[in-house]
Amino acid sequence: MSHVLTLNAGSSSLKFALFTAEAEPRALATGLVERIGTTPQLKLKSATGGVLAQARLELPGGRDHAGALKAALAQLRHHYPDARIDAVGHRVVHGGRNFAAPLVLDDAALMQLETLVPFAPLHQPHNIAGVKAALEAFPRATQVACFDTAFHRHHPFVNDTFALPRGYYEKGVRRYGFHGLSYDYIAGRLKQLAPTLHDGRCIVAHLGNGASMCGMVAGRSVASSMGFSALDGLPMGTRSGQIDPGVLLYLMDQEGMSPGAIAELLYTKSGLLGLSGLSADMRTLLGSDTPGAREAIDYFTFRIRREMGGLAAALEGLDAVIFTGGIGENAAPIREKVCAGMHWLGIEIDAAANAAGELVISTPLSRVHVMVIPTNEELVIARAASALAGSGAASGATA
Ligand SMILES: Nc1ncnc2c1ncn2[C@@H]1O[C@H](COP(=O)(O)OP(=O)(O)O)[C@@H](O)[C@H]1O
Ligand SMILES: CC(=O)OP(=O)(O)O
Ligand SMILES: [Mg+2]
Repeated sequence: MSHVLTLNAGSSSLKFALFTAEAEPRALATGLVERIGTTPQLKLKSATGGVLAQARLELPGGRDHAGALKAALAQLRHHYPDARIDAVGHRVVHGGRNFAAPLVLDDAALMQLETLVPFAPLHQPHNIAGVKAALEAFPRATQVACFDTAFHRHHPFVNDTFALPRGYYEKGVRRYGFHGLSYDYIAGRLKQLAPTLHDGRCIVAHLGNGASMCGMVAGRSVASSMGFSALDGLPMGTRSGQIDPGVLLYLMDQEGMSPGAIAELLYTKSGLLGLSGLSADMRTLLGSDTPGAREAIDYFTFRIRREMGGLAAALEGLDAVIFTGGIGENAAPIREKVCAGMHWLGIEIDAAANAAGELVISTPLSRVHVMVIPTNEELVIARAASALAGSGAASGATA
């Protein structure tokens, strides 16, 4: 039987999953290699959640992304010896101006992705490394790139531009928006669960390690809290979110910081970690009673409310709010704090339904429906890879 492998290569992690290759792919297994570069650790789970493998990777060469992929494939081969990988689907963070749909990767397309490295220097090189490692492991499989930016490529001009001289827009300095695979999944799921809401005006809050919000009309993105880079908008685990550009000028001028040092500050030392001085992990912050943890949570939830007001204005109204991502799906106190300040917008949540993480957490009288929908970026990638590989597209290779 034909299978699809999905890869989501982050800066220090590799998420992977094995699916059946069909119109609606079925997940067989999902896995994660964490702490690549330092002390890599692999975990593989079956679709029903059973742990199939968990190991520290000690192999020589196992410490980079290629080594991580080799270790992941060895585990898949062991547990699914008959899997035939005909397609590999990759999450690629940046598709630039032109890629608004999934793309079959050949040498020329890969070169185009390389030209986008300057737009996402901390994400794109790892995505490309994942593609190269997969090309080596599966030279005959169809390799498909699925872009985080693609879902947002149809924004109106006012949500696509900055107020800079026009030449910068032409050079690609635009508000791209990210987390599009997650938003695409949520839009599809909403269509199944609540078609009337899907056809209306919705705000989706993707709250994970990276966090952003998207305003949609009839399942299409109209505005995103993320802009040119994955730094803008909400504060995140270690990223600052929206910041006055004057602060960056000050840091360069007065503190002599280099672009590299500023990038490190904004991407890895800020956000929940920087504000709390404790942790980037929401579970740790919710379990702590330090003032830093409380203020970090206050800032996080305040910025979500501000963004919600802004997106509601961009949508000219609001029918539904959907929470997703690790925090959005699991952290009831965060959802409660966000919604508590939004009565004026017609949001009223049911405390018991919220605590239980039910699908609908708003009261029957709430004008705006509030829902919790688990995201599935991997499934969106698997669908695209499966469709583009087609029935007999590739001769296949055993896992
Ligand atoms: N039960 C929970 N309660 C509160 N926060 C949670 C819970 N489970 C996961 N999280 C938070 O979700 C975040 C990770 O989200 P996730 O979407 O998995 O991240 P990534 O962007 O790496 O995919 C972390 O801040 C983590 O603490
Ligand atoms: C684009 C982005 O922020 O991705 P992630 O949430 O995986 O870091
Ligand atoms: Mg994520």
